[in-house]
Amino acid sequence: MADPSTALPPDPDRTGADGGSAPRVVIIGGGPGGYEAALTAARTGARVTLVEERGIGGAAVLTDVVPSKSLVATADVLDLVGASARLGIRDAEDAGEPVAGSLTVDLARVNERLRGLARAQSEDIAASLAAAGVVVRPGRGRLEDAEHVAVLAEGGEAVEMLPADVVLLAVGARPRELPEGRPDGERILSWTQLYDLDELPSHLIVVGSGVTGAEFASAYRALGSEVTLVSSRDQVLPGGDEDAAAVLEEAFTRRGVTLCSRSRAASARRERVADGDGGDGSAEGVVVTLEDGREIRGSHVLMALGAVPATAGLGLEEAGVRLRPSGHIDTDRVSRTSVRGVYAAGDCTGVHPLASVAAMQGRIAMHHALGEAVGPLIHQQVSSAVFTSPEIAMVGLGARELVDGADGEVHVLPLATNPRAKMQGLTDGFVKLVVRPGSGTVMGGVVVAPRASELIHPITLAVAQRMTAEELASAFTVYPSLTGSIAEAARRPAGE
Ligand SMILES: Cc1cc2nc3c(=O)[nH]c(=O)nc-3n(C[C@H](O)[C@H](O)[C@H](O)COP(=O)(O)OP(=O)(O)OC[C@H]3O[C@@H](n4cnc5c(N)ncnc54)[C@H](O)[C@@H]3O)c2cc1C
Ligand SMILES: NC(=O)c1ccc[n+]([C@@H]2O[C@H](COP(=O)([O-])OP(=O)(O)OC[C@H]3O[C@@H](n4cnc5c(N)ncnc54)[C@H](O)[C@@H]3O)[C@@H](O)[C@H]2O)c1
Repeated sequence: MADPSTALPPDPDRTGADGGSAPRVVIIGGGPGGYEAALTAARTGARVTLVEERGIGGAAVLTDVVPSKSLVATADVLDLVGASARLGIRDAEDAGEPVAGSLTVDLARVNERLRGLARAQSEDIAASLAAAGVVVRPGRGRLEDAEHVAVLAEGGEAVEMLPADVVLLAVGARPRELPEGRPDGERILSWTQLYDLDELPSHLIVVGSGVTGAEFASAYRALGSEVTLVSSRDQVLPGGDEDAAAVLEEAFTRRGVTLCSRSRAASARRERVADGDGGDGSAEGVVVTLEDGREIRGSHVLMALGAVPATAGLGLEEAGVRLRPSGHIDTDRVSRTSVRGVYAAGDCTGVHPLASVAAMQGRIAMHHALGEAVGPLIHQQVSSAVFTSPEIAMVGLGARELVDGADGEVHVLPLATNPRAKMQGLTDGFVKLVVRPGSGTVMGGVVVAPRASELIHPITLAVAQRMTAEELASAFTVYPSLTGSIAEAARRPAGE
């Protein structure tokens, strides 16, 4: 039976032909939430228009996921070199131990590559949208009411009014700023401005130790910058798995990252400092002042203070779309807002700010709106990774939720016991599984290891398919392999 709450009833005759009964879908925002929804709706036969003001692919492709993970790929190579001495590798010139510091990066070249990859990905997505018949309107979208979206030109004047049967808001978020330390794109930087640097910062201060701060601190240290990480909490990656954060902190300290915990930045400013290099006697630097008055000096500062939803000035309140106090759009698990026919997906909803989740929310929204069969977003099945060295990946219920009162058993296996890890000279990391007592169902897991982002998938499948630990342990793993530790952890009695 049709779900009476969908924006449109299912239409078996929907053909996707231009005229007739094909519903009109208008999407504001061309990031993963918006473009995945556009492709889904077009394939379902709707007439789709996507309004995007900056570039197809959104922040995910242009400034966030694609460039940052491409930067991490360069950093990974330097990390491998730094750890290769224990595998018997020596410098060809002097037979000394190879150190990452003996190599250097051409940051201008690295950044050129990252920007090129982002551009190419954006063009690929634009081509897919065009092939699917999605019409892209460059400009700023504003919701006029539940059935109309205005396209605004740069000056703010409406240049077009798009009628809609269904609207999807997928406008994303932008970097949070410190009022007394606004990014200037040169020394005080948001993460979107890092890719214009031509020279490696000699000393990068990273303010904020969430996922963004931890990833850039890890990457820039590997590239050769001195790095100071300013964390407002006791541990890095607050809110995540504490054991994983402890491994990362240890790795940071060993690699020479200076950690300032329980330190909140109040302001950041530029200053001229003596450089003693025989030039004019001074060079540019930055000073970060903490709330307790301490000052930290470096060459550059990266502000990684989180993000704010880009929902202001979109006409949402006027159209009756309910916002939460944080400014995020209030949605349910099938991406509906408080206004019938208006859906929202991605970072603007504040539901797991991940590209994968944005895309899933967008697809769910379109299936629901167009009367297709759809299941809601299942939070416990979301997997994610922190691309530091080592990587941290997680899915479902973690140990923190257990501490907070959920019922479960924890199985942990240090990576150091794994034969492949020994062969590769790996010592940091572990596999952790959380299993429901009695039934033995896998409820979640954490992997801390190189390429943990790839290793988490068997645990994600186990969670999604409600497999027991015994079932997870019974499948063959390659010998020797790091995934062997996942099966081994599933085999182990809890707490051992
Ligand atoms: C440094 C960093 C690294 C990350 N790495 C990962 C990762 O490895 N994996 C992962 O899953 N997630 C990662 N994320 C999170 C990921 O980037 C976001 O979750 C994702 O971008 C959300 O997609 P979205 O579609 O909601 O928004 P966005 O990608 O932000 O796209 C929104 C689009 O809407 C447009 N827009 C906004 N307002 C309007 C308007 N009024 N009219 C027209 N257009 C408008 C914007 O120009 C933008 O293009 C990372 C985030 C950061 C900051
Ligand atoms: N690999 C990935 O998938 C990836 C990478 C980056 C970001 N993300 C997504 O983006 C989301 C946001 O991550 P984020 O790290 O950008 O933001 P966040 O909100 O998780 O972390 C920001 C941190 O900055 C701290 N902070 C705020 N003001 C401060 C101040 N004045 N001084 C010192 N610290 C201060 C906060 O306490 C917080 O710990 C993540 O939850 C994640 O979903 C994902």
